[in-house]
Amino acid sequence: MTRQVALPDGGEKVRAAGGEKLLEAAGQVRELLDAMVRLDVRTPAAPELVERLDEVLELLRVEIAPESAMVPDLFKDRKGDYMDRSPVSGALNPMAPPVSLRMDGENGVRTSTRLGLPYQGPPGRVHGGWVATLLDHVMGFAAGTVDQWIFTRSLTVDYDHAVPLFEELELTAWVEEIDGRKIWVRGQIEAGGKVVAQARGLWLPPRNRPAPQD
Ligand SMILES: CCCCCCCCCC(=O)SCCNC(=O)CCNC(=O)[C@H](O)C(C)(C)COP(=O)(O)OP(=O)(O)OC[C@H]1O[C@@H](n2cnc3c(N)ncnc32)[C@H](O)[C@@H]1OP(=O)(O)O
Repeated sequence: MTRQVALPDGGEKVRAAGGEKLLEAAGQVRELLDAMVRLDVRTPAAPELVERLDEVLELLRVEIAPESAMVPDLFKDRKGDYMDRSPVSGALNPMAPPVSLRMDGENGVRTSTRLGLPYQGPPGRVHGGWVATLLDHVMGFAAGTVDQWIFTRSLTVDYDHAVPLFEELELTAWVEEIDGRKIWVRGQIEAGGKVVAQARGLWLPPRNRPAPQD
């Protein structure tokens, strides 16, 4: 049971839609986030930083959409713009590393990423919540190869070893079992050739979901 799922593409669609400059800006804000957690609290740059950021925010306040306009209907196509703003894979969301994905077999996905200081939990290690977030996200896409309207119902993460900052992380997720509408998925993170975290989870389409659109 496999369906085509639109995978996060690292901004390719945004670029094709004429959003090249906005992507560049998202990259700059991502760099800014990283810079913020690396500044000394008494940095002499702070007053000018505030002044310049004020100007930037003034420019944006007249451009941004109301919050409610950015929330799509639950059961309408959420693929395009919406996913480009995801906190994990959204090329336009500076909070996102971002993570693009590729298929790995019929019901599996894989990606690699590297996380810096904004994601630090224990010293030198990725925050456990972010480890779970990454797994939830990639595992959700694996489940998405089975059904369009799926939600995480359960996610159990084993933190086997430290998930290191500043190193290439390999993420894989695959559907393990389909039992009626229950989609059981497994996922793992490898660093330096070793599995450092693994997870099992249950994804479900809600009972009141509309018929699949594809
Ligand atoms: C293609 C797109 C890819 C997108 C990727 C992005 C990933 C993002 C992932 C997310 O952030 S999802 C957001 C977080 N999740 C939620 O907001 C979901 C909140 N929960 C719900 O909305 C409902 O619980 C849900 C729609 C998932 C299911 O509701 P239901 O009322 O249909 O089912 P219910 O909760 O009663 O459980 C269904 C079955 O699972 C079983 N179950 C639940 N937890 C279990 C567990 N831990 N182990 C074994 N079975 C379990 C439960 O017993 C039951 O079994 P039976 O149907 O046989 O009676």
